[in-house]
Amino acid sequence: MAKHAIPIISYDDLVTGSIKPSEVLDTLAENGFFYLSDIERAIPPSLFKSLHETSERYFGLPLEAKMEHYIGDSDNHRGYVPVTEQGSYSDESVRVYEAFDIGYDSDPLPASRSRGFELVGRNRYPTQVPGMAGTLREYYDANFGIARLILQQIAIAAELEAEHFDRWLTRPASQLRLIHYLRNDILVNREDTSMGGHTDYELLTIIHQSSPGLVAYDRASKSWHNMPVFKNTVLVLVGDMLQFLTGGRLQSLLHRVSTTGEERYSFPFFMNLDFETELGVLPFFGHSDEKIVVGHHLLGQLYRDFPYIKQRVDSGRWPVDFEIPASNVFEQV
Ligand SMILES: O=C(O)CCC(=O)C(=O)O
Ligand SMILES: [Fe+2]
Repeated sequence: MAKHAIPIISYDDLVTGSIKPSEVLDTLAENGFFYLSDIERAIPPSLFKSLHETSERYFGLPLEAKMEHYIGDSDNHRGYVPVTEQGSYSDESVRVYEAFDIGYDSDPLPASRSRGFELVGRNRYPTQVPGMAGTLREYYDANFGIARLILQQIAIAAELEAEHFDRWLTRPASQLRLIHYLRNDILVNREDTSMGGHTDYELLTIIHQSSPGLVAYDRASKSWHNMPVFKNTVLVLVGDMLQFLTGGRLQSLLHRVSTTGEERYSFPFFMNLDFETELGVLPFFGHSDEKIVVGHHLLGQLYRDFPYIKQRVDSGRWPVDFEIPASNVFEQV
């Protein structure tokens, strides 16, 4: 692939094996992301359409109706995230987005195995929007399938069995967010962005944006690049846990959302493993004794992003037995 061309991989080529797993790995190593095109077989246009319609109808509800499913009332981090649930990003002093979060739908952990903060359990769906549960389930499952296929490619490229990661996919901390950026003029002439610069905390992220806004940092040229939107195409971004697993061969993509003032929707799906999974660097990428627990990294970052989580941890309601870092070590420029 020519350097500086937009990296694009066809979903059909992934499914048929026409692209080698090592090419998928190399593309991610070189760019930190790729566009996955020809996605119709996994996400039909009708599903994108229902996702948009559902989101418009849901976010159009009165605030009180949305707050019936406030995420801060949930035991497992599912539900509505109001504009006021503002994290601590220095380049995001004014926040203009709201969100709705679902995760992997499963039975809660048995009390004997739960400390309370593992983010496992059932999704919660508002009933005010007909068909919302069905649409979000379908969209979640489609993204999960795509992400699993990409993980299989990475496993094969690392000389492991294709299903290597499946053992840690029993009730993974994989989240789908519907994000609604409100039309605004308050960010105009400010230094703030619509969403502050960050890396994603999981293995990889699959994003469908309704309109441009996502901006990614290119470490090679030390510059920011707008990420265009293409039809029937999603974006695949490297997250922190892939950087860790590959000993830094892949680097998690630093990105932010620029300020347009226009209304915008974005639907990131964050692929992760089971909360308590302890990872080491895969032998293919060299030797290291370092370990990381995927859920500890995730919760350590969500602590910074969600005041309700900070409150639960600080008050001891969530008795975390690991260190909450002051910043994300993967978020290096
Ligand atoms: O709005 C977007 O397109 C990106 C959102 C994002 O980066 C995130 O939620 O982690
Ligand atoms: Fe992100």
